[in-house]
Amino acid sequence: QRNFVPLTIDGWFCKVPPGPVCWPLIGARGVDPIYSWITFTEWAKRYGGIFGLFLGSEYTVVLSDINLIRSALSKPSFEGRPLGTISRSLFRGKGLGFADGKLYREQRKFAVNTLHHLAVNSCQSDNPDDTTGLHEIYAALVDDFASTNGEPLDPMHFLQKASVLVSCDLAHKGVVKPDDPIVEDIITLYKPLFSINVSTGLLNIHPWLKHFPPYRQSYQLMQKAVDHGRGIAGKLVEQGRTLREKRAQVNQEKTLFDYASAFDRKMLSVSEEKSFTEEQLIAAAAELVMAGEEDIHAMMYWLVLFMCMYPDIQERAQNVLDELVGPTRQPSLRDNGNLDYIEAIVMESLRFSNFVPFPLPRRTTEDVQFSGFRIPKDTVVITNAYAVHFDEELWGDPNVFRPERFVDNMEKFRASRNAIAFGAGRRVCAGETFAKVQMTLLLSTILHNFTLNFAEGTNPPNIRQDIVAGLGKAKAHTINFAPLTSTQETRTQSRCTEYFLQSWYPSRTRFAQPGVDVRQQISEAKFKGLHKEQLKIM
Ligand code: HEM
Repeated sequence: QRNFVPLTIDGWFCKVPPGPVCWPLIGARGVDPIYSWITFTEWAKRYGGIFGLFLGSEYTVVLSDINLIRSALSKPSFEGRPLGTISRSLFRGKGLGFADGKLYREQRKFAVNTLHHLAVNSCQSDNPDDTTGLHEIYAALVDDFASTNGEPLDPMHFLQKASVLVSCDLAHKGVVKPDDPIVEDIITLYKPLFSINVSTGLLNIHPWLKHFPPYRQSYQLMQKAVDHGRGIAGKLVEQGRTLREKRAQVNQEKTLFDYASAFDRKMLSVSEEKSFTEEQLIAAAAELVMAGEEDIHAMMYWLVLFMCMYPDIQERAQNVLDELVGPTRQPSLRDNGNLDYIEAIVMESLRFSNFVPFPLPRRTTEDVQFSGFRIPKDTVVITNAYAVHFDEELWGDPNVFRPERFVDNMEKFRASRNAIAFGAGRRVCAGETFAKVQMTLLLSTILHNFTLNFAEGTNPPNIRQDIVAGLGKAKAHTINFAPLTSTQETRTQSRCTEYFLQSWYPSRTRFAQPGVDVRQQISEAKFKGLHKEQLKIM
């Protein structure tokens, strides 16, 4: 609190950004404990696109203007992460998202290059024998939904499973299979962590609360989750190494390439960079799986809800898939880059759901002169993405769900500099490309096989109120996943059936007898303990 008096006085003379009256230790009063982004948006109207306040004893600057946000976040002096927060103490400065200084800079460069390469590279191969295993994961998702036989369900668990699998595929390729019990472990693991709001949550504003009940228990649970997650990552790293060795022994040509193996190679190379250690590998791998699992499934849930809320948009997306993919195959990595309308739905959903009201907070690493104000070293910097994503001047009709705003006249995807769900500038989300590719393909897979609608008696979400703390998560809903059938004009055959044939039985003509319930055949085969290979020769 040593800065409280001088900064308050500087505030009166407009040397630091203006802002609300603050009190020692407590900071600003009147911040909504759940919907703090709404309070900050109101205050931005009063004090401007940049204002300052104390949150607890932490001096904080809030940016709500897109030009100021883009300009600040691209400066090296804004690239730190806050020092005293819970997240920082939980992750102990290792990994990526909450690391700082030299370790962060070395790791960031490696992470961005590797993750981009992995996301783009995996898009170039679409061979069913390919070790990426992604086609198997999409197949398992359709399998899961189809197994409900059209009964309404809360899709959360299936989406979580798919998200864990795609994230493990990125970090530890080929190691975790859809029926691996570790999938369930990971799903339950990170729940406690994502119940906190890392920008304005009480525990982050007053980290000392972690020593007192009931916060002590939540803190301990979170610490346990991080440690357990790293324990799992350690095992998966080892299993990945064993798998690669085995493949090398049988001369399998394709090397498995994933984050962990790229990191291993980096550790072996002679390098000045000292942060490439086993401990950092495990921390980073655990974080990638955590980020992937949580972010992707939570966003997929919103995507499913929006498809139920806007059936016209759902139908347009299905028509696009009919045209691009057609009824005889499933969407796959080779379609990436052509699914412009689906990508637009993903981007509009990220905006409209207020999924990330505040991208992760930053910290100034030195005294900065910015937009006419002095911002002292170690100031916490929060960007109010909600204010930007619902700014009428930027979007015209921000309260309307309209994916078309992300496509141009030629129906091609059009990025917007006002969309900042992945953050911006120097620490923009390292998994952005991967996340977009995966969400686009997972949504395409679902829409290519099912029509979604709310189950009877289920109300659509109230976007502004139904958001649960932490990431902008949606509340649970019950949804019908109706398999697309031959009764629909453009579809000659049930896509579910197509899917099963394709994934379980590549030379599918042998099974494709009209009127035969292939799903039943396959479940019977599974019941009898037959494997895919045996099915092939049946
Ligand atoms: C819906 C999906 C996702 C959203 C909306 C999202 C959003 C974000 C945001 C807002 C940040 C902070 C950026 C900043 O400080 O400016 C971030 C950081 C990060 N994200 Fe994501 N993310 C998503 C998925 C993923 C996935 C799938 C991965 C990993 C595979 C990932 C890995 C990371 C990492 C490593 C950072 C830390 C970057 C750094 O501090 O340098 N994210 N993400």
